[in-house]
Amino acid sequence: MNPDLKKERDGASFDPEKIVNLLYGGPDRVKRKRKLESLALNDPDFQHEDLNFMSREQQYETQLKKSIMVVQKQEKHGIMGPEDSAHYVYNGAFKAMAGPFGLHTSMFLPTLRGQATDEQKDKWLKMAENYAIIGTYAQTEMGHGTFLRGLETTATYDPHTQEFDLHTPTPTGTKWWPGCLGKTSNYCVLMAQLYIHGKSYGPHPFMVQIRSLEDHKPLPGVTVGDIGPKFGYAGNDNGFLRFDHVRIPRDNMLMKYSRVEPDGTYVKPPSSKLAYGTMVQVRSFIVSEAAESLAKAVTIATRYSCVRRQSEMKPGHPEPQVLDYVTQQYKLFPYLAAAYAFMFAARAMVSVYFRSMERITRGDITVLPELHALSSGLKSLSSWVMNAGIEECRMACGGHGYSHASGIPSIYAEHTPAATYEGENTVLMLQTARYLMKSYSQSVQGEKLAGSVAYLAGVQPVPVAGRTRDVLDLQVLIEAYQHRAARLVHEAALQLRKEQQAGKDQPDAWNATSVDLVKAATAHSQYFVVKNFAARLADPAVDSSVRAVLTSLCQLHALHGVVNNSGDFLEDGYMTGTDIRQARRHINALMAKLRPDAVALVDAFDYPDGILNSILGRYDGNVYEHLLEWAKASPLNKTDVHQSYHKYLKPFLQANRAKL
Ligand SMILES: CCC/C=C/C(=O)SCCNC(=O)CCNC(=O)[C@H](O)C(C)(C)COP(=O)([O-])OP(=O)([O-])OC[C@H]1O[C@@H](n2cnc3c(N)ncnc32)[C@H](O)[C@@H]1OP(=O)([O-])[O-]
Ligand SMILES: Cc1cc2nc3c(=O)[nH]c(=O)nc-3n(C[C@H](O)[C@H](O)[C@H](O)COP(=O)(O)OP(=O)(O)OC[C@H]3O[C@@H](n4cnc5c(N)ncnc54)[C@H](O)[C@@H]3O)c2cc1C
Repeated sequence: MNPDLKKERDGASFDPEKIVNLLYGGPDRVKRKRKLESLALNDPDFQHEDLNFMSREQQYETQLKKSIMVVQKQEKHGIMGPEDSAHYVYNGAFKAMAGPFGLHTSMFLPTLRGQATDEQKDKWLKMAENYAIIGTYAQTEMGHGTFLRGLETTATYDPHTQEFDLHTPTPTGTKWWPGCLGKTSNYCVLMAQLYIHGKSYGPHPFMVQIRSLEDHKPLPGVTVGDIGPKFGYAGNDNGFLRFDHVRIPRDNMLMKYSRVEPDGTYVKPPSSKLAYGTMVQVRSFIVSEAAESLAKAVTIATRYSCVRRQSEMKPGHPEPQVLDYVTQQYKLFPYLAAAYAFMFAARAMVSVYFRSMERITRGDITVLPELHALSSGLKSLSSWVMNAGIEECRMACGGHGYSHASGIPSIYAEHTPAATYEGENTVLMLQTARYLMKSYSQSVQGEKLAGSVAYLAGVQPVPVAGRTRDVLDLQVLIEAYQHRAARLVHEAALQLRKEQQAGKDQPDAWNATSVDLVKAATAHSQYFVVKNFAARLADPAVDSSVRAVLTSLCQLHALHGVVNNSGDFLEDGYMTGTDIRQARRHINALMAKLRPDAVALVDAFDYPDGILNSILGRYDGNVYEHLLEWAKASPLNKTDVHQSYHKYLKPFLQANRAKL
């Protein structure tokens, strides 16, 4: 063990195991998590060359082979529920890298479970759950991802044959991006515009076979392939798909909510947005993905910052650990705090999701707008912060952060699209804003608001000038975030009205106000995260040493947000310049307080080395010797003299020498 890391661990004010238990739901679940992770990490079948050293084809093949073994081994070991699978498959076997069955489990199966009738489930679900067929979720097209209602692929009902005719009428209507589509899937859930007797009924889900179950060749009328190399996701065959008048039976429309009768009569769903249900589910879960990815990057950068020594702080003294530079703490600690904040927010989001789904399943769809607004806002906020945070962690590791040996580039490349997939972040924040505007106007009309928007009932009065407040007090901070969110919602609503009064129609007024609307929705989501973090600490079951250190983190998270967005808190005089100055001083004091606990706080995320996959973030801190070992394994180092020397460099050098 590197002595610096040992010293850090010995000096911590709390036992990280207590936080591990808090984060993962108690000792029994932690034991299970570790057992499943190590089962996957120590399985010789899952050992292979570093993916960074492989071509894209090799990565796809490796991940496909692993996906198949994972399915077989899950069955063998009796690993079933989503939590167990997350530990064994997602973190353990795949180290959170995308594999070619990813969309089958994350979207294809959930769509069958959520959108199919019982008869349809009997027909396909068992086959899909047993991997007799592999599917994906084919919605996005080359021309439209965001604007679902603009999808061009058509499903035209023919009452004579009781079939749908699937067709891609234009180049831009080509399905583009669906994961696992290019080479792996033989089925997909297709989102297509439903047409009956010439009338459009909007996007609906259809179950479509695209490849032969005999030889995997595309079925007649189907053109399908891989979209080519991407920023990351090398092991995933994101694909394209076109239909040339392909016919499927009427029963292949997923008809749990809307139906087409044999004669072409359309039966409306209770809400047309129920067809978007899988996206809401995945968005709710992305908050957790964002928190975990950020936590991994912060773990790597924090451990490395304790091992790394650089410069001379005091003349003649040993080089300090770079984490002793306060600027380094200012890069990392706010993201350490954010990772915790989003871990707790993710737990809250998942429980809101399951509670809401319970009611939706019982036929109560009144919870849908709140669920959609909350999941859209939290998905966007968490993935934005994750993106900024991972990049900050990379830079905080200096040059070595840029190497794949750090593990950070892969984390970034693999998770940065969370800001885009499942709904582009700005677009989703505007959906949250839409709900906020609606709720605000209901409140103005005297209706009582409930749930996450209850606070919009009125903007709190600005405190009298000169009032001093303790900005370290979490209740004071929660009230400040609440005030800011309510005010920004209120002002966006006024601005929207003003634009309309100035002669703009609603869509133009909305577009003109959209920067303010995104700001309001972001503030609303940040308020939720801060309030939820503080509420988690109020739980009397939390150990006092844990509460102490997490309270400092919660204060840091909230204060950092105040200082970073100081204009929002100052603009209407709610906070004063003195408050902000104090907030800055408190941040420095909190960082000094957290410094001795930094390593223990990242250890408490409980990522074993096999999952972090990082030389810089190794638990034992033995970075330098392993860096060299890792580099030696690079394919370019297989020979001392690369064959290209003989082909190109040698004649070039010889010719140049001959000229002299
Ligand atoms: C592992 C990674 C794999 C990745 C996979 C993918 O990316 S898969 C591909 C992922 N692709 C994407 O994520 C695509 C992103 N795009 C979309 O989801 C939609 O096109 C949209 C939401 C942007 C607009 O939809 P629109 O034009 O149909 O709607 P509108 O704006 O006209 O609003 C009308 C009303 O509907 C409401 N409402 C809307 N959605 C929902 C919902 N889910 N639930 C409940 N309600 C919802 C809305 O609030 C509004 O209510 P109001 O105010 O009237 O009471
Ligand atoms: C890695 C990855 C995996 C994916 N997997 C799948 C999959 O499995 N299945 C699938 O169907 N799709 C998948 N997608 C597609 C993904 O869902 C879409 O790319 C995403 O929904 C964004 O849509 P878009 O590409 O059309 O972006 P665009 O909407 O074209 O976004 C471009 C810009 O326009 C802005 N913009 C667009 N509309 C508005 C508006 N109304 N108001 C303000 N600004 C706006 C956006 O904010 C953005 O800045 C995947 C994408 C990626 C990157």
